[in-house]
Amino acid sequence: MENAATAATAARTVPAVIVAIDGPSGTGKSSTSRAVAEQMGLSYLDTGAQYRAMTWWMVHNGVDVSDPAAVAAVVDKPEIVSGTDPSAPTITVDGVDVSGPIRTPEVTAKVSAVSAVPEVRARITGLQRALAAAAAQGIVVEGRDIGTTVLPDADLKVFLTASPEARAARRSGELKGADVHTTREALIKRDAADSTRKASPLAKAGDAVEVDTTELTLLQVIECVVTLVEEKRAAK
Ligand SMILES: Nc1ncnc2c1ncn2[C@@H]1O[C@H](COP(=O)(O)OP(=O)(O)O)[C@@H](O)[C@H]1O
Ligand SMILES: Nc1ccn([C@@H]2O[C@H](COP(=O)(O)OP(=O)(O)O)[C@@H](O)[C@H]2O)c(=O)n1
Repeated sequence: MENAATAATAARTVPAVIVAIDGPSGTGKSSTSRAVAEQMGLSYLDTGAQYRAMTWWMVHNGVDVSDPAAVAAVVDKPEIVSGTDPSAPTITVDGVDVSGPIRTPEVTAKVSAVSAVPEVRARITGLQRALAAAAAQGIVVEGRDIGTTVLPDADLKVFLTASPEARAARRSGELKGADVHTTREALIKRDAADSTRKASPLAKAGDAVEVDTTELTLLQVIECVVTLVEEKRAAK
């Protein structure tokens, strides 16, 4: 009992810290954010998974994702729930585990169109802010517009970059030998769509720390972000 009470007191004395990590695909956002959250006892939210879950639901229900009005009309229907434990993140739609289906090439090819619809962004941004507000110890939230729009008052903002070649090599490694050239072209196309949309595009916040991960190992990137979070915590 005494240990539990001491731990609870210690936990209460560490100020909650909100960390926003943005950047294009394959820069290391998910791996870095998860590891930093685990090491520092923070919650973790993969916002790309939420946009993918919305897209999966649209595809599953035969919604024409190239028609923004059709997408906007049904945006409130799916119940999207994210589990924020970094050691076992979860994502469900209407109670169904969609962690596998949201990673199919079909969903990946359609997610930029769905995430460009302002009504989709408004709904998902609301979910994200509620999860961040509920995280007692703080949270690492990763995506495309976290530092600019979702959590503009975050304690720390990091913008990860890497060359298209490095990003494509990492992604095709994951997709069990998918052709690097095709993966590179698909990444560049998605970056362009995400960066040029009107509603909350992929962008570096003015006060974000930019980290080019091209020549860094994942461990080096994690270490760098942990140090930045520790500095912010110490200054609180
Ligand atoms: N600095 C790095 N060096 C080498 N591989 C990396 C690095 N960062 C991430 N990876 C690997 O690249 C892949 C994509 O990383 P991920 O974290 O999913 O990126 P993102 O969330 O930005 O799309 C993963 O397989 C991951 O292990
Ligand atoms: N905050 C966010 C996060 C993702 N997204 C959208 O969701 C898509 C998938 O994000 P993701 O993080 O899963 O992508 P990957 O890095 O896994 O390739 C992106 O290409 C964006 O279209 C967004 O619009 N805003």
